[in-house]
Amino acid sequence: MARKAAIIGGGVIGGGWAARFLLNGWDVAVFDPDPEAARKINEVLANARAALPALSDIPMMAEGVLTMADTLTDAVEGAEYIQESVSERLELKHRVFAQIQQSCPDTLIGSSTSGFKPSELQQNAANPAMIFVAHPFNPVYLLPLAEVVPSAASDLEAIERAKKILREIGMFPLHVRKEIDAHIADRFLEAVWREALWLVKDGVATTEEIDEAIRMGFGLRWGQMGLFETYRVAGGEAGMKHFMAQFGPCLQSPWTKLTDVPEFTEELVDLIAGQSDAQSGQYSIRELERIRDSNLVGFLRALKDRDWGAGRVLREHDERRRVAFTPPKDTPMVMAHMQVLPSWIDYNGHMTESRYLYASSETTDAFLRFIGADMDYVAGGFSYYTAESHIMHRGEAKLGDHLTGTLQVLSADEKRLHVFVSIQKDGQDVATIEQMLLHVDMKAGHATAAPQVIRDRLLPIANAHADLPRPKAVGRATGQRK
Ligand SMILES: NC(=O)C1=CN([C@@H]2O[C@H](COP(=O)(O)OP(=O)(O)OC[C@H]3O[C@@H](n4cnc5c(N)ncnc54)[C@H](O)[C@@H]3O)[C@@H](O)[C@H]2O)C=CC1
Ligand SMILES: C[N+](C)(C)CC(=O)CC(=O)[O-]
Repeated sequence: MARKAAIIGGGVIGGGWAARFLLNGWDVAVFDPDPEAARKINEVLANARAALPALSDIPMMAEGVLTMADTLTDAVEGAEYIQESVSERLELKHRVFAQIQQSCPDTLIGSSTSGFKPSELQQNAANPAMIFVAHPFNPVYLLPLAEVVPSAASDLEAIERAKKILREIGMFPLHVRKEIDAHIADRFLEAVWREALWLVKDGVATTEEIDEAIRMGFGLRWGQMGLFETYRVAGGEAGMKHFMAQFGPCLQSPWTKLTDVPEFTEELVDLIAGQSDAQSGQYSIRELERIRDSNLVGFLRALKDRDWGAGRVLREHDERRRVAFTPPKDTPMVMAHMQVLPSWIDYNGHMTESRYLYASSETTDAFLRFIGADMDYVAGGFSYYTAESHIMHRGEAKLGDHLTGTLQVLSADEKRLHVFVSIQKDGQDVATIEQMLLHVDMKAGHATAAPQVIRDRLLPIANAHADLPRPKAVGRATGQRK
C-alpha cells in the first residue's frame, strides 16, 4: 500500500509538494478551502509530470493518488507526514497546527514557512516536539533543497525520520543547526532582493537589467558552486585569503545598502510591477513555469552527468529508485521522454527519418545506463555497440509532439542484447526499432562477455520480459508482406 502525505494549503508551494510526493509514489491528500485549489494543483501537477520524467533514466514509480479532502481532519487521517503550506501568517499557522494535533498529535508536521522560527511555530501547540520547519524552494518538485530547522523543543528522532522521508522523495534536507528568522537561504535572497529594490527605486536599473546581471553571470556560478567555493577560485592560486585581502576592504566602501530598507510605497510597487509586466507579460505564469522547468531540467541533468552539487542528489535518488525498481512483467519499460524540436522536422513537415534512430538511441542509452553501462562504465573501456537495426515507420510525429520510448528485451546473454523499441505518441506507435547490441571491449575492438555486475541487472529484466507477447514486427524483413 502506498504511503500517505497530507498537504495543508494547496497554493504555489503546497501544489509543488503535492506533485513531488505523488510523482515519487506517495498518495497525497490536500486540504485548501480555496474553490480554485483543485484546478491550480492539477495545473502544477501537469507541469511537474512533463518535467520530472526528463530528469532521470530510471522508470518513474507508479504515481500516487491525489485526493482533495473536504476537511483538514480528513486530509491528515492516516498520513505518515504532514506538510503545512498555508499563507505566511503566524496566527493562521498556529490555528492549523492546533487543528491537526487534535486528531494526530504524534505525526510529523513540516512547515514551509519562509521566515518563522520553529520555536515561534511551536508556541501553544499540543505537541510542539513534532512541529519543525521544512522550507522548500520553488519549484518544489524539481529543486532538492529543504531547510530542516528544529528548535530546542524538537524531538530529534522525529527530525531524523523527517529527513529520511525527504531524501526518499529526492530532496536534500539541509539541517539548520541554529534557528534564525528566515533560516539560511532566505537571508541571502532577502539581501539580494533589498539591493534590487534600491536599484529600481533609484532608477539605476530596470527589473530586466537586474535579471540579466544575475542570469548572464553570477547566477550561473552560484548554481554549481555556491558563494565560498566560487570566491576561493576568484582568489587565484593564493585562494581565499588573497580574495579576502583584496575585497574585504570593500565592506567599508559604499557598495552595500543592506542595512537600509527602501520604503515599500504604492509608487515603488507600481514601478516594479509595471517593469515586470513589460519584461515578461507576454507569457502566462504557466508558460513561464514550463520555460523555467525545462531550463532547470537541462541544468540538473548537466550537473548529474558531472556528479556535482544538486546533480549528486539526483544520482543518489536514481540509485535508490534503481534498487527499488522491479522490472514490469506485463509491459515494456518506459525509458525516455522526448519532444519533437524544430531541427527534427524535414521538408515534408514531419519528423525526419534520422531522428527516429536518434529517439531509439535515447531509449536504448537510457536502458544501458539503467543496467549500469553508463558513462563511467564506458570510461573504463567497455560499452555496448549496435550491430544491427531495423526501423519501421508506423505514424507521423509533428513539431512539439511528446514522444515516449519504451523498450522490451527480446533476449540477452553474456555478449548479446536483442531489444525491441517503440517510439510512441499518445500511446500509439509512430515507429518501432528492433536492434541487436553487442557488449564490446573497446580497446581490443571485439565483442566480449559483460561482467557479472551488468548481467545481474540485465538478466532479471530479460527473464521478466520473456513472458511478454513477442511484437509482430520482430524478425520482419524489409519488403515482406504482413
Ligand atoms: N512562494 C514561494 O516562493 C515560497 C513560499 N514559501 C512558504 O510557503 C507557504 C505558502 O506560500 P505560497 O504557496 O507561496 O502561498 P499561496 O498564497 O500560493 O498559497 C497559500 C494557500 O493556503 C491556503 N490557505 C489559507 N488558509 C488555509 C487554511 N486554513 N487551511 C488550508 N489552506 C489554507 C490558501 O487558500 C492558499 O491556496 C508560506 O509559508 C510561504 O512563506 C516557501 C518557499 C517559497
Ligand atoms: C520569496 N520567498 C521568501 C518566499 C522565497 C522563498 O522562501 C524560497 C524560494 O523558493 O525562493
